Amino acid sequence: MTNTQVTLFQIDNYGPWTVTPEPRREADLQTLQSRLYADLSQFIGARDGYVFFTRFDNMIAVTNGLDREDHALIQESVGNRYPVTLSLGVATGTTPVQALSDATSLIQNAGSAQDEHRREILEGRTIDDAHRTDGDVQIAHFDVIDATGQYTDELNAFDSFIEIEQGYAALMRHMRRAHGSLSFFVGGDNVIVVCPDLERADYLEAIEHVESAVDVTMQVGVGTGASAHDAGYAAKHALEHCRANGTRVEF
Ligand SMILES: Nc1nc2c(ncn2[C@@H]2O[C@H](COP(=O)(O)OP(=O)(O)OP(=O)(O)O)[C@@H](O)[C@H]2O)c(=O)[nH]1
Repeated sequence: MTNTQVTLFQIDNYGPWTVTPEPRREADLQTLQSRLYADLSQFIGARDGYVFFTRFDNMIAVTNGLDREDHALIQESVGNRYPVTLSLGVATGTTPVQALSDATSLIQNAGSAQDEHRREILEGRTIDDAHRTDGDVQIAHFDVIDATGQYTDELNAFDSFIEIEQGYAALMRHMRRAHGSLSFFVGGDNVIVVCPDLERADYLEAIEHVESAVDVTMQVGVGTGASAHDAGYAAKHALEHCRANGTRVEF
């Protein structure tokens, strides 16, 4: 059974900061957000985790393999280098949604996202090394079949983007409702989904659902491992098998 460790990163009191003492230049906010995401991705990725930008003011990570000290170090380093601070909640669960819900509650219980007195919360538990297994994380890497021929080389860049986003929206809702999974758009035509133990039939059904809902055709490679990197890397290889074999789902 999977045992996904999920960390929620929430920028403390960010809304008020963006307009104090006056609204800040949008390009500066975009630069701050993308640099913060890049920093988290480098730190977490070097420890075999994945972080997703999500809404930027709230970023979600799969952190199997990172302990409490790792979390404290990211938090301290961001606090030293950015004009904003981060609160962190970390929890584990057999479904990613359950783990994220628990991680979120830890932060919510400590105060509002816009409470100036709630700063640098670090709450929750991580999985001991002794309890980690190769089945802890399941990752499904979806992509749109022939996005280049169907969209990129045919439509203007914005209309292509709308098609891809429609596929993402249909997939994320289905995977959330039917399977307690968390889906993240990661660029191009790619969506990475953090899943519990799912089977081939579940993935086929998801692909069929997206196709009938929004007429976007996807394929998926699935991997499991002790960390997000291990699972995600296996998923990428499986996706290459889909491309080579013309199949929709490969493990
Ligand atoms: N984040 C991420 N993006 C990728 C990855 N592979 C491809 N992409 C993005 O997806 C875009 C489309 O590439 P492909 O998916 O290979 O192209 P395609 O035309 O859909 O071809 P097939 O997937 O073989 O059907 C690229 O321009 C990249 O932006 C990946 O592993 N991770």
